[in-house]
Amino acid sequence: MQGKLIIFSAPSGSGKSTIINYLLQQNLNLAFSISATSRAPRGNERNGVEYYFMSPEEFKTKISNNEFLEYEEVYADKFYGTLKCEVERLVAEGKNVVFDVDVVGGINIKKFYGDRALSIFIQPPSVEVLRQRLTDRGTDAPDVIECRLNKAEYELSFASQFDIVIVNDNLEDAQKQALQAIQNFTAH
Ligand SMILES: Nc1nc2c(ncn2[C@@H]2O[C@H](COP(=O)(O)OP(=O)(O)O)[C@@H](O)[C@H]2O)c(=O)[nH]1
Ligand SMILES: Nc1ncnc2c1ncn2[C@@H]1O[C@H](COP(=O)(O)OP(=O)(O)O)[C@@H](O)[C@H]1O
Repeated sequence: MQGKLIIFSAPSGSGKSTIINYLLQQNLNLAFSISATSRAPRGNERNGVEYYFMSPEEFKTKISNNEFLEYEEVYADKFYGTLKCEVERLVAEGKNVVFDVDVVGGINIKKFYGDRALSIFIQPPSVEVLRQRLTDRGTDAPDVIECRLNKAEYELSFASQFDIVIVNDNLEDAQKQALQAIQNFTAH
């Protein structure tokens, strides 16, 4: 069936993007909901691929115009949000839509769509492993990594509010679990 919503949330560095990229390559009729953000692009990120990048002012204008399904100030002055038109576009294409959102956004989208949505929490084996992965990823300055780790404990406390928790210790196992869960959910 199409028009289902699959939500992934987790502390930064838990492996959401890696798992989502794997799932997008499987034959699941999935499409990624590209969020809007006021953070700067990093590395090879391109506008309209990983995110719609915009200034904080532009973001706030869209908030006033009620263009967001949900949005959060995930880090100080760094806004992230799901545009209603983005979800509508993908559903109209007959896709199942995948979200990579923070824990509060994930819980809100699940509430909004109810049984049409599956919420998945990706849990790191430990905060120390998270620190190592963020350091090895090499995309963020040390102070940015500290800021993300400071938030991780708080985010981990939301895990039980998700439909499924997948511990991302061995990547292949985590990918298989996510694949299986989505196959089951979209089969009926
Ligand atoms: N609420 C909400 N959170 C989002 C959205 N898009 C991304 N995020 C979250 O913002 C956080 C930071 O994302 P990002 O800067 O790409 O860093 P990453 O977590 O290291 O990949 C992550 O928890 C994302 O899941 C969105 O549209 N809404
Ligand atoms: N199971 C795993 N074991 C080791 N490294 C992993 C695992 N899953 C992801 N990684 C690595 O950890 C880093 C963070 O993963 P990423 O998918 O960018 O996380 P997120 O999108 O949740 O911030 C990346 O460099 C990724 O290659």
